[in-house]
Amino acid sequence: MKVAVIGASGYVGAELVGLLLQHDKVSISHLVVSENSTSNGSLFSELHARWLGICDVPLQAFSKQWFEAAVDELDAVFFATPHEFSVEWAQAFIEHGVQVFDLSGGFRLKEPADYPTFYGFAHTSLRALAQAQYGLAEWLPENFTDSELVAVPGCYPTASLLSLKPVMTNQLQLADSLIVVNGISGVSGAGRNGSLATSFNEVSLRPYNILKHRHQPEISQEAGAQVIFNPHLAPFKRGLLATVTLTLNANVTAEMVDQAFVNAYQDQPLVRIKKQCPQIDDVAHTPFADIFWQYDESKQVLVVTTAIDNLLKGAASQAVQCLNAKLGLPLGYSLVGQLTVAQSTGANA
Ligand SMILES: NC(=O)C1=CN([C@@H]2O[C@H](COP(=O)(O)OP(=O)(O)OC[C@H]3O[C@@H](n4cnc5c(N)ncnc54)[C@H](OP(=O)(O)O)[C@@H]3O)[C@@H](O)[C@H]2O)C=CC1
Ligand SMILES: CC(=O)N[C@@H](CCC(=O)OP(=O)(O)O)C(=O)O
Repeated sequence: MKVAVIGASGYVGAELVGLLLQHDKVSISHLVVSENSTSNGSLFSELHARWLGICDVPLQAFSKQWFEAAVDELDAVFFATPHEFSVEWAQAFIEHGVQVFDLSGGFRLKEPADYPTFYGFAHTSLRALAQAQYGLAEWLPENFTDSELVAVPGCYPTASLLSLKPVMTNQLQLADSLIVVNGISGVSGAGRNGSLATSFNEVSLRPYNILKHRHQPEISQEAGAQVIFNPHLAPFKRGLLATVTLTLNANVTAEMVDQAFVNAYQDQPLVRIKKQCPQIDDVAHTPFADIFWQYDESKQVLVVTTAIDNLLKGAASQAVQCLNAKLGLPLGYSLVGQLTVAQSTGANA
């Protein structure tokens, strides 16, 4: 499969390139950056030094001319770009028979009217939006392989939904009761192009975008119930943890809760059921999600915590899982047993 990665100078794009280099069914044809990128012409390994001697390939600038010259040789394209770029270009690739994996939020919400509210722009690619399929890897829809456009889930939604799905699909939640999701992300969640708010000396653990974060409608949509989502930014580079609190139906026992989670994940190699609360250091630089739940049967309160690496399970390695599903390969193909090594790029601890 010949693929291009657009956004290869960014944090997610770099992780994705690293994973695709390890994937023996994939050949990377183009590493692409924005039209006016300061990285245009630089070697991938000059920007992301851990790939020195492994991927010394020049980055190319995206343009209409680049698109016309490259599109017919591609089987798939990965967008690790701003949402607006994905919205503008996905349909054009689809029309040339190129499978699109979009790691931005451009195609995750099914309701176009939510885009102005949560993303700040009106969606202009409604045909593509209508056919996009949500790629939460362990919960793919039966017809997943039909779509030419995969909306790879957001980082907070990935951790939140892995916690919520076993509960919601087994209808264990008390109808209309409050669901609260507290998420904490490291600073690489904000991307490579720094701002004062995400500079090292400025970041202290604090909530942000309360009641208006774009992942609130995404989590609610895929959980099938409205959630309150409280994101927090924390002073570490990588990793994300979501703790979900719900009230369950009066008849739900601890055994029923255990069964729901075990049934969902016992055969999923990239979701690890823990015997104690997960922690970010155990999943950073890995494609795993670590999950743990505690249920107080007397109060019917369930608390579920999931930890992931925001750039991997929250983005790049989940995109590879989606690619594997499309190719009919096991979800963990090329991922399990070949973990990325913490080294020298800016996002690495
Ligand atoms: N960081 C995270 O934890 C996660 C991020 N995501 C999503 O993945 C995407 C990338 O995020 P991240 O890697 O953090 O962001 P970065 O800012 O680190 O990287 C963005 C990349 O997109 C490129 N780019 C910017 N504008 C354009 C354009 N107009 N045309 C083509 N390429 C463009 C940039 O190129 P250059 O700067 O060289 O011009 C860069 O390579 C975003 O949509 C983000 O929401 C998803 C899940 C988790
Ligand atoms: C810490 C931080 O800023 N995180 C980002 C979320 C990560 C991201 O890029 O969002 P997607 O998963 O939707 O692509 C934010 O809150 O906007």
